[in-house]
Amino acid sequence: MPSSGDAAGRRPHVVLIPSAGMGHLVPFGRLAVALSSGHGCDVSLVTVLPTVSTAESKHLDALFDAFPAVRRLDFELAPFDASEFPSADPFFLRFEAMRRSAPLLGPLLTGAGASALATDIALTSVVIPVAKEQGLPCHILFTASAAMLSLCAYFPTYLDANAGDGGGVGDVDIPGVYRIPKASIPQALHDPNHLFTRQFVANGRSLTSAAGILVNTFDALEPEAVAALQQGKVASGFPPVFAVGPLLPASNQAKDPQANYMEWLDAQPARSVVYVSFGSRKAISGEQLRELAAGLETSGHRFLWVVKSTVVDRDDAAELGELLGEGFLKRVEKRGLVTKAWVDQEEVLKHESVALFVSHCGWNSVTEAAASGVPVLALPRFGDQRVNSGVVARAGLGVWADTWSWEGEAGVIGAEEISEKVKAAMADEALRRKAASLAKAAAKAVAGGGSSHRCLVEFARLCQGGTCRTN
Ligand SMILES: O=c1ccn([C@@H]2O[C@H](COP(=O)(O)OP(=O)(O)O[C@H]3O[C@H](CO)[C@@H](O)[C@H](O)[C@H]3O)[C@@H](O)[C@H]2O)c(=O)[nH]1
Repeated sequence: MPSSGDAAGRRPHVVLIPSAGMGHLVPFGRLAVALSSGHGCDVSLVTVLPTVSTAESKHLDALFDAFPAVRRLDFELAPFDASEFPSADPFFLRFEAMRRSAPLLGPLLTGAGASALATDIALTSVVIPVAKEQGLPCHILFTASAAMLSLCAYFPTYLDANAGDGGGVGDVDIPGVYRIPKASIPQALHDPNHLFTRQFVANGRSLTSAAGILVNTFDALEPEAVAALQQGKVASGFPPVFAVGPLLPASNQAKDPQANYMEWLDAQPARSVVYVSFGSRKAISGEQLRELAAGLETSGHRFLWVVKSTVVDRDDAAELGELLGEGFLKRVEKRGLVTKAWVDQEEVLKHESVALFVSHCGWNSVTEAAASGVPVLALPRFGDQRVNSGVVARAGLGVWADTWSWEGEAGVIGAEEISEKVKAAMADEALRRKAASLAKAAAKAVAGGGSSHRCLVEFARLCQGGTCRTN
């Protein structure tokens, strides 16, 4: 039941504060749409200016156009001298700019009349102190898997318990969840002094300061992790956890008018195409790119391959043909389309010609594959992606060739292995049926009365100042 306002009849005003990067912005936009339609909340989505990439600004413009109920709340960052950090990446610089601009956030929230906040785990150290000052409850939308959330919640305890044994990080057996093998733990976490590790541990500790945690997953995809988190088995003093996924595509992707991939898909037979994409960021090396090209070619299957050869707006100049190896594009032109366009991945995954998704297992891609019932061949590259690949394999959504050679995040998987795995997955009827059954479970979870829908109702109730009945 949607909340109908507080004692004075006022609707809660939830302000969402995403961090940078499409992998983070997309689920925040989807949460904004879900909460503002049918849950009795007013919702503002903070647009941090300047955006990190044109993909982000196009995405936001399309979202606010399509969903006028979602209010745009511009947050202009205070200028700062980025040359202090000559080798930092744009995401680090964005975080630093947010940190320095934090004093401006309070007045923005007061002016907007916020009654609750939800932010990204990466911004908790910036946003939670401001929320405290303002007397506002601060929630987290965790944009990765529940398995990763449980790792994040448990990791500080794990490190404390294993400190001093000198053996480094091994398998991590998360209470109530399952054992995450050493090789799946993000590479940086194996180094206790790595900046990422220090942030990850600080983020893990900050989780208990949140009023509630939303996670973009659903019971049937991650039954163990969702239950363990909701029952407080992973870490003590944990706030309520709302599994609200899969946060649905909002048909709000900015379309690239030049791109012809949908016409191309329309011309392919049903369930014949391998869709290959590694998210919104540069995720694979030139060498891996060429192995993948050769593997796709020898698999003999049709394919649509979205190549992101850019990080944010910087084009790395090399032409596709040059990147992929001599003559490749000519040889495969009758059965393969390679594009550098920003595709509408939802639309692609829903297309009847698509039979398999070769994915890096960024968490949004996993949830989109689950919602569309498209089996995944996992080719994780960095960060949380091996943990997510484990979820994919465990849930039966796809296969993860975890026996593939693993030389760390820079390791390269050879063409022959890729070709064999693609052929096997394309021929696997049982895999296809299992993926289709997960899509049904996803649809049930988000429909009225489903587990994810109920979590969203409970979250809206909490924002209303009510008590939470979920956990
Ligand atoms: O041409 C494109 C490329 C991407 N997308 C969309 O962009 C999002 C990409 O997100 P994701 O699949 O999660 O990949 P990344 O961009 O790599 O995501 C980052 O953020 C995720 C969520 O925290 C993490 O799981 C990943 O490891 C991290 O790299 C998805 O919604 C895609 O549908 C498009 O629509 N068109």
